Amino acid sequence: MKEESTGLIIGISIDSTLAPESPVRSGRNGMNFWIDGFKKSNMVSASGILEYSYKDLQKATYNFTTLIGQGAFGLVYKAQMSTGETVAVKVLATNSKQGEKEFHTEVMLLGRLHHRNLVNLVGYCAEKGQHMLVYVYMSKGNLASHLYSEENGNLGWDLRVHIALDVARGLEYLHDGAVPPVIHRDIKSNNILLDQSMRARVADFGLSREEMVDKHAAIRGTFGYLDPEYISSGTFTKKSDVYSFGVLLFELIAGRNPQQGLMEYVELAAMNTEGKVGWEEIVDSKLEGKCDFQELNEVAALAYKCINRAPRKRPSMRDIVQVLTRILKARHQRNHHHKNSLSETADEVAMDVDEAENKDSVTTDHHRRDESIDSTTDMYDL
Ligand SMILES: Nc1ncnc2c1ncn2[C@@H]1O[C@H](COP(=O)(O)OP(=O)(O)OP(=O)(O)O)[C@@H](O)[C@H]1O
Repeated sequence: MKEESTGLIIGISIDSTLAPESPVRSGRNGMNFWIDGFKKSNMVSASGILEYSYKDLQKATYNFTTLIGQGAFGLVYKAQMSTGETVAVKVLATNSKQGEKEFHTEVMLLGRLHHRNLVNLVGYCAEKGQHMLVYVYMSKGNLASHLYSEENGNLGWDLRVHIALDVARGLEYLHDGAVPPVIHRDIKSNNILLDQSMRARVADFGLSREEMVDKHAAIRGTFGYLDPEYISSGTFTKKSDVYSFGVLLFELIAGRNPQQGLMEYVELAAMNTEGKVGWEEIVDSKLEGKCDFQELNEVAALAYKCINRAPRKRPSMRDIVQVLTRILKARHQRNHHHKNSLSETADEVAMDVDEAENKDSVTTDHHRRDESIDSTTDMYDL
């Protein structure tokens, strides 16, 4: 990693919710331990992070030929381990000035963070002058590729709200669950990865640091997502992550890249909406006619609060999780209610038919009854 060692003593993660893809399982006392046939040459550290050998990773990546991505910190490869498990290996750029000790400290810091909505670190390798980080593999890639590439198909509105809640939960854990708290510092659609069932996790803690350690670092982050307050004051806080999350919400709504004028577009729309209703005009054209406007306005109103110029007026990640949960619960209830009312309608139709049958001759009316039943069955499928 590029950053300097923080020299902190490692704590044990307080949330050990682990992914099915992860090779570690949570132990009874909150410590993690390894299961199932990992190689004896691989060492387990106190926080449950596995030390992989260079040879194993070289083999698992077919001599580093399985490239899946590239970021500011280096190249990312897909690796098929001999245990049958698939992981992602990030090979850190060799121009990093970080020494062995600092790298180990960094790994321990990252390794204690475990949550179902984080791309958890599962291992590392420090051999042959190389530093590598091994992560849970996210088979559906990053969110940006789904929002902007035609070949990945369309991300529906319902899924976009679920993704927003997943990300919010990951961030809430970093801000309020991790001890000491962690600020991500680079929330963007490239850093949101999706698993096989399209559940989202927050990735890339390369820029994350404990709040107390790194309050006044040089400006970093990604243009388009950066909190203007951070740019002017140089101080990055949890509320700066909230700002970036607000931008991400607008990106989900509008399907526009924040690095290509998304926020100007949002500010223009906000003049008409006063931040509350009427956000339909910015909706992603791929969602037109397929999106619940009430939900859209609620999510956009939340996003608008997140990007408030005054950090203290922005909600906390905990508040955000609550709002998004409420929106999804209301959706669930509406769907449930809709289904129930459809089945009531179906019952009423059936009763009407019964009554009609009683009046009419049974033999002549069979055909009509079948039609009625078929049409009510269709209603269930709506
Ligand atoms: N755990 C993973 N599973 C699957 N793909 C991954 C994983 N980690 C990274 N990738 C892929 O590699 C790409 C590059 O990741 P990386 O985190 O190095 O950089 P980035 O987040 O895109 O950019 P930056 O480092 O500038 O923030 C990701 O966008 C993603 O497509």
